Amino acid sequence: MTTKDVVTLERSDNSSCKIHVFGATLYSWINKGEEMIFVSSKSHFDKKKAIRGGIPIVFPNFGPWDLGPQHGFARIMSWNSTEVSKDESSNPMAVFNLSDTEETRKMWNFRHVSWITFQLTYIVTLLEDSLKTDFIVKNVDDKQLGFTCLLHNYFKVPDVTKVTVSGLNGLRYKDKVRGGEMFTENGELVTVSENIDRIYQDTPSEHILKQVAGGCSIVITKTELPDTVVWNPWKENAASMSDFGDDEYPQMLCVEAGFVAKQKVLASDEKYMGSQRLTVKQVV
Ligand SMILES: O=P(O)(O)OC[C@H]1O[C@H](O)[C@H](O)[C@@H](O)[C@@H]1O
Repeated sequence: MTTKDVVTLERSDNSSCKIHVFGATLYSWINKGEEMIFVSSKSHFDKKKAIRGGIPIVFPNFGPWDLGPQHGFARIMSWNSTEVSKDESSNPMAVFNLSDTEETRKMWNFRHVSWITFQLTYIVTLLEDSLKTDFIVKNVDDKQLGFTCLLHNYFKVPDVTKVTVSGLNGLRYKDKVRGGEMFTENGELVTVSENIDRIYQDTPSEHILKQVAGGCSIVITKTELPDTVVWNPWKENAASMSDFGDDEYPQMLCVEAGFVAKQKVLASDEKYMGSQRLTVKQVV
């Protein structure tokens, strides 16, 4: 990894985040000295395979895809980055851009007659106790564009069995561990003690995760990202992944914010922005 590949945002309160231009993948967020984000010690940083951890960006397809690799191409393309700047409240921010290239055109064409022209912008802002990520898609084509997208958050946790996730009770979810069947959540808080891979639909704008890094809580606040995926591979699946340590699964939980249960469709010239904010609450 060279310094040119990494954009770093810093605050004076011992907080920082690092974003790799490969996939515009944020792979570290230290909040007041505490790393909040999980990255596997086995992750490749070779600009070939997606980074295993952090916040990979899933676009233009969540899951297996006929036209290209699982979870699309945004996480395996090198994005352009601009100089680190400040938002209106002087918080450090970084902007990344990705447009269609020869490579994306090979994978993503429109009814196999012409490629799709798009512009992606990703804005990362480091605030006090908080990290904001805005994902923007602009359809610069003359035909409509349909896609799914997701911010694939990997949270670092001391013990995944102690973590609770709020805001899912009563919601419908697709359970990928049980053949993709639909179920209704009946727990006030979701906890994890085995392989979990669920797509919760029409979730509220806020989830609270308790017992994450440093014993803190994280509040996920999201807009235009109506679905929430909860994933932990557990022992057997972890062992089958070459870029994930066999014993690392208790130290992570993915709670992902996305537009995945159905496609987002943009008319020509239309813009979409899906945003999330992660806020750390110290437990006193
Ligand atoms: O191994 P990856 O392609 O990075 O996917 C990792 C995981 O992403 C999501 O959470 C999906 O719901 C899972 O089914 C998938 O296993």
